[in-house]
Amino acid sequence: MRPFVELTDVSHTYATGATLAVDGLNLKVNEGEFAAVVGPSGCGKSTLMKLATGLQFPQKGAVVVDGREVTAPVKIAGMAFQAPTLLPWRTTLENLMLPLEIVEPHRSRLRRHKAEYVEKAEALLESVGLKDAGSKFPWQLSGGMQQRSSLCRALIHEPKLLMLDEPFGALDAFTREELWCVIRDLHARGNFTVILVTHDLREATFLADRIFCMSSRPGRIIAEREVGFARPRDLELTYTQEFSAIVHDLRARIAEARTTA
Ligand SMILES: Nc1ncnc2c1ncn2[C@@H]1O[C@H](COP(=O)(O)OP(=O)(O)OP(=O)(O)O)[C@@H](O)[C@H]1O
Repeated sequence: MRPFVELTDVSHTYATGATLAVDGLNLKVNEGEFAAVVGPSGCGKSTLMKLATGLQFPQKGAVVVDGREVTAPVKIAGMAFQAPTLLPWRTTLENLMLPLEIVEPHRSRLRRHKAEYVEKAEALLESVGLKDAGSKFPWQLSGGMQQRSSLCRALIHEPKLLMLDEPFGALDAFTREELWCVIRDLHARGNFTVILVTHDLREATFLADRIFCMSSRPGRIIAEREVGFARPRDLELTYTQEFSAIVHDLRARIAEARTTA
């Protein structure tokens, strides 16, 4: 498997406050893999996401995505965040269409092939259990439904890389587990690499093939662990001893990272 996202000895300082956010950061995620990044609060997880998508550039080291050094915002990436950030004046379907209005080649094709794209958006909504939500406005949907829509919007332009920054953090535990299964199924059906930033160690263990633990700020990877559970994974897995053992191990590593700040 070839590396799809590779950060080599990366350091990044924000100009505001001269904050050294990450230092000596090395990370390699293979094509098609589901990777998770966990670590203490403020350790630079979101900074890692910004560096991997070309929203920030490191002062030192290299960031390579899909074989190319990142020197501009990465167009092959889709993103979803803790807040669903849907535009309230657009219907769900219109929100999904937004990336298509921006990202080429869809942008040039959209007007002439609108029906084809609408069909694709509706199929995507149906695949996440939102068959009739297309005509509704975001404020007519529950938090979980909004986050499902946000995932669909991140995937509508068929990105090769999906970046998820705490996408389920604001949801109740039950809805969150439902959404784990939604993203698990989207990843199984799709053809993309995922990097998920999360505070939830169970979430990381359930979803990921590989988990990276970061140190306290300035963040760097202090542990990397493969999660070998067979796929498709069922939520029952989360009640097994093997699963708990991984969660405990991750918790211990993060506790250690917090105390050795
Ligand atoms: N735009 C910015 N300008 C200045 N400093 C920033 C900026 N963004 C982040 N930082 C600082 O960089 C450090 C790392 O922040 P980052 O958001 O990457 O951490 P995080 O691990 O995602 O945090 P959390 O777990 O709390 O979400 C923090 O000290 C933060 O205050």
